[in-house]
Amino acid sequence: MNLTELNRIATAMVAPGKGILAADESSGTIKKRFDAIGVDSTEENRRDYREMLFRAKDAMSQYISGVILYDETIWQDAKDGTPLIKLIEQSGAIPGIKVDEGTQALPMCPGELVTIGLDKLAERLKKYYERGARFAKWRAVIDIGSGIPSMTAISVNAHALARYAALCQAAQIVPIVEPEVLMDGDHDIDRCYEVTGRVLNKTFQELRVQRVALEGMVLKPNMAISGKKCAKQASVEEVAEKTIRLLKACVPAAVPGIAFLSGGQSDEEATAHLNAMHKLGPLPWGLTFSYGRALQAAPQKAWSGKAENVAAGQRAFSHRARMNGLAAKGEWQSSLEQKAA
Ligand SMILES: O=P(O)(O)OC[C@H]1O[C@](O)(COP(=O)(O)O)[C@@H](O)[C@@H]1O
Repeated sequence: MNLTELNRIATAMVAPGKGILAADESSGTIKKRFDAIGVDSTEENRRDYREMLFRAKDAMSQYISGVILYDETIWQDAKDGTPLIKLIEQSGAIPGIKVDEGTQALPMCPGELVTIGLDKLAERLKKYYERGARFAKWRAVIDIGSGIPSMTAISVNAHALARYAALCQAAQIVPIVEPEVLMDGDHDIDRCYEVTGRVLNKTFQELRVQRVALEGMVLKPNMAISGKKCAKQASVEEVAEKTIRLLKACVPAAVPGIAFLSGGQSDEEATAHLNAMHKLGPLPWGLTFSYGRALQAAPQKAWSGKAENVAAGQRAFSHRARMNGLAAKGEWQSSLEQKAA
């Protein structure tokens, strides 16, 4: 393992003013997104949609440091035969790959999930590296509810995250470690804070036990935030203050960067929260976005599966990428949010 090179890539993934485009929706998730805009989830439509994003030059070259791909996409070619991964490289962004294989019910723990995909992972990583992937992603899902999460669910998911991270580093690939505490439910921000703290502490304990080099990874956490159905929604300032307090308590400064998931926040909320956190600096790590929905909801709507809407879709994507790029430096203002298309 060349740790200097892993650290160089991890640092580039969280470069100031840039963040990660999470375009790695699994087949089930992208179908849901396409259903919402009335588009059939065919291989060709998925290709056309993602090609539209990767060819958005302004966004890709100025605000996007890396792109997380799904297995199908990393092997796909653009309409003109150029591999999609080449479009990403040509824009100056780093290609990455989702390597988990989704979740399964966790035995003896009703309602809880464990992420799978460790079998044959070493072989798969080798192929992805040869294809050009320089980082990977694995997402653990922790739900908050009555009596959950159990310590069992937190432990097995942390163990799997660390197993994955160690395999990545051995394959010269930077692992994005994503323990997502879901924002579904009516819990308040303090319960999210407490559960996320337990999850992060256990995750870093496992990473240490399994000898993962913290200098060669990126953390992708949720923010400390109110549950979607909580009657009392925390303000932007409270989310920023509690998230930074929590991360400072749980994430060692050796970690080069933290890139948040959006988790179902509205586009503008996700941007405003990141921006407010940067007002609380200086911070010991790079802090940016790795958004799926909060970067793509607007372009998906603008595109709606029609070739004549590609330019509008790219404008919508560029706008969100720019807003989040500014937020990643604490330079965003709500007045910059005019309609892109
Ligand atoms: O399709 P999956 O595996 O359920 O993943 C869902 C998405 O969750 C993410 O980890 C975060 O996305 P959001 O920002 O939309 O929450 C993405 O990288 C991924 O595409």
